[in-house]
Formats: sequence, structure tokens, C-alpha cells
Amino acid sequence: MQLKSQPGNRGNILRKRLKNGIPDARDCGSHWETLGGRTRGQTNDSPPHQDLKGGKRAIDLGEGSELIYVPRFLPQHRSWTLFDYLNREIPGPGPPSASLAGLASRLASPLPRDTCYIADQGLPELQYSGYKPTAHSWGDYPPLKDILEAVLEALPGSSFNSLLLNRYKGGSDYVAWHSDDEKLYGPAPEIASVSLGCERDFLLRKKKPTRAAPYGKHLGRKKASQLGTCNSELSFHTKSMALETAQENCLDQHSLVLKHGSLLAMRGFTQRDWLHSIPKRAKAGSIRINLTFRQVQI
Ligand SMILES: O=C(O)CCC(=O)C(=O)O
Ligand SMILES: [Fe+2]
Repeated sequence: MQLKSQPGNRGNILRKRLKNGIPDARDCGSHWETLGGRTRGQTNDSPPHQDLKGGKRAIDLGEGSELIYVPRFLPQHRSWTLFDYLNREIPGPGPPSASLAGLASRLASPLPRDTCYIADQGLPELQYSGYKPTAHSWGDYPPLKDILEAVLEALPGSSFNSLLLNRYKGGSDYVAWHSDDEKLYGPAPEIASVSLGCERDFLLRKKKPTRAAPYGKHLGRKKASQLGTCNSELSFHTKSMALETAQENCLDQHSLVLKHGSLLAMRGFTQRDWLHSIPKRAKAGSIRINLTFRQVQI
């Protein structure tokens, strides 16, 4: 199954619609909007998908990369209970209006969102975006162990021994283009991501093969940002680079709205061949908590 090709005038449309140099996800590539378990606004160039049992959808990105999306993974009530628990219990400054101590902690954080790392004991240390999070134990947050079990039940055959939690306090918190291709996850890691609270756009775009790295050996998160081809979390992306990068990547870009209580798994070569991001969204006014389950290789 292959993606259909994109119309040739996308670059011009994109140029017109660029606001402040930042492209809108909906101007480029395909956009899937799932509402109540049904796909709305699916374009001809959406990647092929297959509806599986239990409301699961398998989305084929081609060349061995695949997504599994379960819009109603957790019942609404359970999702809100978990959201409230995590929003209260996880460390970090919390909502922007919180305390002075919170503000200080926010200023000290190198990332444009709050994060919390939970892992089995004895795993190799995680380091990403120049940041080395301290690992908490599952026992510190017992409801997360229950969610891990539910994820494993929804994704038979998968295994996860760690969790990176992200709290987006509003529309200006984001995660920049990256792939979770750190060596400690192995060559074809599966990442399972549970979303709670405010809906946000999840963007995917195919990595470009480079002369230095022939097809199949692409730039990872660190190298891409060093070379300026990818938006680093800690540095600015100039307008011209944003325009150039958006046009070049228009051919293979998709977006998905991640619903409250949904589960998204990235599988196969998705981390090797694709980048993903949660861009800033002025209209995303409330908090979103995201749990990404990962398997650190031992
Ligand atoms: O918040 C999300 O949905 C994605 C987070 C992510 O990509 C990450 O933590 O690596
Ligand atoms: Fe990621």
C-alpha cells in the first residue's frame, strides 16, 4: 500500500498562508481528524488505513512505518480522573498562574513543557535534547502502572519499561520536530502515547535522505538540529528555514488530532524515517498531559 502523490501547487498555497513564517499543518500533506471514532475530512492523499477490532485503526505510512490509533482507548471518566491525579501529583510548575516557586522552576526548565520520567529500576540513563531526567519509580505514581497494563492489553506483543510524561500547560507549550531514535531504544522502537485533556495536533513528516546519510540512515534528533534542518527544542528556527523546510517536506506530511483518552502507537521504522511534533497552537487554551511508553533495551 502506497501514499498517493500530492498536487504540485502546494508550495504556492503554503507560501500565501504562512503566518509569521510558521506553516499551518493543515496547509500541507494530509490531515486526519477523528471524531467519535470516525474519520472526518480525510483527503485522497491520506495514508491507507485499516479498521481493526476494538475501534483500533492501523495507518500505513509506507516502507515499514505504521501507526495504530485508538480514539477511545480510555473511558472519558477514567481519563479525567487520571488527568486530575497527574496534574496534581507530577512535579513541575503546573499552570502558569501557580506559585512563585513554580515560576522559578519553569524558568529553570530547558524544555518548553513540563516533563516527568518513570522507569524500571536499573535501566541505562536517558538523555535527550541535552537533558538528563531523574527516573522516578512506578511505585511513586501507582495509577500509571494500571495504565501501562491497559496499554499492553491494547497492544498485544508490545513491551514497555519506561514512561516519559509531558504536560503542555497551554498552546505555547510544544514539542519540536524530532524522532525518538535514541540508541537506548534500539533500531525500531515502538512508542505508545496516551493523551489526556486538551486536544492537540500531532504532526508527522518524512525525514529527508541526505548525501551524508544515504536512505535508511537518517538524521536523528541531535544531528538534525545541529545541521539546522530540523527545529531544535532549544534554539530558534528562522523564517526562511521554516519556509524552505515546510516546502521541502510538503510531500510527506500528515497530521492527526489527538483526542482526550486516545492511544497512538508509532511502530516499525517510524522513528528512523519520520519526525513528529506537537506544534504551538494559540487556540489550545488548556492543559494536555501526554504519556509516552517506551522500551529501553537492556
Ligand atoms: O505529546 C505528544 O503527543 C508527543 C510527545 C513526544 O513526542 C515525546 O515525548 O517524545
Ligand atoms: Fe516523541
